[in-house]
Amino acid sequence: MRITNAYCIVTSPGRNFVTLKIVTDEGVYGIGDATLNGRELAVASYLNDHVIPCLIGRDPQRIEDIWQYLYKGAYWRRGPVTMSAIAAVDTALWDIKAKVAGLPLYQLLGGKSRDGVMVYAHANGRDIEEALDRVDYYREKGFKAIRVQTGVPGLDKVYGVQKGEAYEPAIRSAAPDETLWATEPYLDHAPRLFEAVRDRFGWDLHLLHDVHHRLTPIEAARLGRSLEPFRLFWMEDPTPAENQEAFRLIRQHTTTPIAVGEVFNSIHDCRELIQNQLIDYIRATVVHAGGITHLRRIAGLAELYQVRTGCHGATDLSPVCMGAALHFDTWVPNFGVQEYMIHSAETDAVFPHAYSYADGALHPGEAPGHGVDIDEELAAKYPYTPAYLPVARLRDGTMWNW
Ligand SMILES: O=C(O)[C@@H](O)[C@@H](O)[C@H](O)[C@H](O)CO
Ligand SMILES: [Mg+2]
Repeated sequence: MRITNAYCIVTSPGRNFVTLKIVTDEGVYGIGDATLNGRELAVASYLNDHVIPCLIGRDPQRIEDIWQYLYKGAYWRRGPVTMSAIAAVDTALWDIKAKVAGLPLYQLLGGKSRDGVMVYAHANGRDIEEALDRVDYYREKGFKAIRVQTGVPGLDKVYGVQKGEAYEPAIRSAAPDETLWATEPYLDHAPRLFEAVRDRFGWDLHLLHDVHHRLTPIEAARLGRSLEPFRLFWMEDPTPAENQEAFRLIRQHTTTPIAVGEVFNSIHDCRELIQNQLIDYIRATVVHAGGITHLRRIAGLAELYQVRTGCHGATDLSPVCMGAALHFDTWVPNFGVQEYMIHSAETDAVFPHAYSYADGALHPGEAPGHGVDIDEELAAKYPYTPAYLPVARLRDGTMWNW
């Protein structure tokens, strides 16, 4: 079996996505997600200019060898652009292998470890009342786990809050939107939010919260402690994680479980966090962490330390990534939860998929491969449009973490 053709499809059905398609001499093809929010064309160029020419003629069944070839062969290791490109190739190759076998991908990974993949929804509101309404909305839809975010008094726009059905932080424009951040009102407000959620909905729901890297370690420690009475499932990205040791400080002060990893792209980004048991959930996912092949390695390390998975699943991770992630989630022994930010109808139409939602869980479906396809004709109707995540500054103008 040989790879005869490979190409990137860049499309924008509501938001930008990059998809790699690998075609073989036997007519079987596979697809992989290569979307890196706000830096989409960098990955497309990395694939088109540097990876695809090296793939033509190779045996697509040699997934591990191709992974090692792209990782070691670039000489320049790791990094989001490289690892997203490798992930796209890896995902497409697993798709091909499973299609050749005539099996859903989870069967090749080791079969089902569970009947469904518990997912969490993202409920948000400009204030506590609005957020409570959204929690109720997702509860009615059967979600067992809900992440709750609100506006912060005195701040105009903050991460995670937007009017309307789906949350979509990337804004179509030539440069990022500028927003304002202040830590003190947030630290006061967050416990009030969770007190209100528990008062209204009781203790049956798993509640999550995304700090989105906006606190220093000691501030995160204070937040974790103030949220303890409301028994969160997790506090996400409490502080930037380039310095893994920083999490020790948070850990020393609070029993609120900690989740991190949506911006990680390799096992080395979380090795100390896992080995020192500084976190409870690792949130790396297929597209940004080197594909199924590398994510399996991260999960294997995490399993040794009782750290569970919680794959990132925002709207910028395409349905192709979601499909692959659901096969991984169905198999992985140390599964925790899967994020599920619902894609727009336009996105779903471009990416027909076998996965489905029922009663708080997603199911990958039984289609051979990862079960997600791309309608190229429809995709061509949505040309790429530059879009960026916002940036944040403190009140005095200092650049902060969004
Ligand atoms: O947990 C999450 O879903 C977030 O942190 C994302 O919305 C994140 O901001 C985006 O995926 C960035 O591309
Ligand atoms: Mg997050």
